[in-house]
Amino acid sequence: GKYKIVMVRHGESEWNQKNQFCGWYDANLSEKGQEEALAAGKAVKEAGLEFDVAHTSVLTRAQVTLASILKASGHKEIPIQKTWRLNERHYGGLTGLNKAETAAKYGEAQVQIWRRSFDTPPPPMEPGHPYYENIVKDARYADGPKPEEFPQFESLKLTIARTLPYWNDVIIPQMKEGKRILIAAHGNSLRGIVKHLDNLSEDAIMALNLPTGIPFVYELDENFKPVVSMQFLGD
Ligand SMILES: CC(=O)Oc1ccccc1S(=O)(=O)Nc1cc2c(c(O)c1O)C(=O)c1ccccc1C2=O
Repeated sequence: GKYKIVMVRHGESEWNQKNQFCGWYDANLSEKGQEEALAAGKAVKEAGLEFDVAHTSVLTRAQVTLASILKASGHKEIPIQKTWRLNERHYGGLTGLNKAETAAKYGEAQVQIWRRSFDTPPPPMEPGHPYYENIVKDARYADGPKPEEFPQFESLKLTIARTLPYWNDVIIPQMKEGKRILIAAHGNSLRGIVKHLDNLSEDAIMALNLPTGIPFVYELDENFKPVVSMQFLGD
């Protein structure tokens, strides 16, 4: 196709490992996540992929995954654009809870409702939540979102709604300029891009769990419609 873009979900984080909702908490990659990032870099190198610019979230786990890929694939200094719009979904008051704590606090029935729904949000993260100050006061959000728009929770629908403007207003124009782009982001922000590109239903995108640390390629025609969808490297 006319355009080619590469995307990758960051490697496993220390909180993924403990089945804790991570969201906007800035967890690091686990050992396994670091190995996944290295493997992703090797796959990019073997595929001979080169990039002019990279995009990632303001969260360390995605930024470290990106840096590891760029290093392992022999990229010198290319511009890296960081944006909250590529952040993981904000899990609100569930942030930091694991499976047992979530079920204990809200009951299995509520968990099943949340798992299956596209626009039912989790409870908000309120002042007093263990991670409220840590997240809301973080200087990395100086460039947005504005304080009055800072999310306290997100449904998948809300996550997609704040990711797509970045795709349309920043990524598309750079592809039109001929830039070769790599995006290192999160399961739910990448779901927003994939849902948009492949015109997937709400149920289809909720059923899609992108693997961690395996880059995938889209080739798009002149109207940015996929001619190759989600081609994983190494397949
Ligand atoms: C694999 C795993 O242990 O997932 C966890 C992790 C933490 C809590 C609950 C679980 S679970 O086993 O109930 N599964 C599980 C649970 C959930 C979700 C999900 O995708 C999922 O797989 C959500 O997307 C989700 C989204 C918004 C609010 C709650 C949930 C939720 O409660």
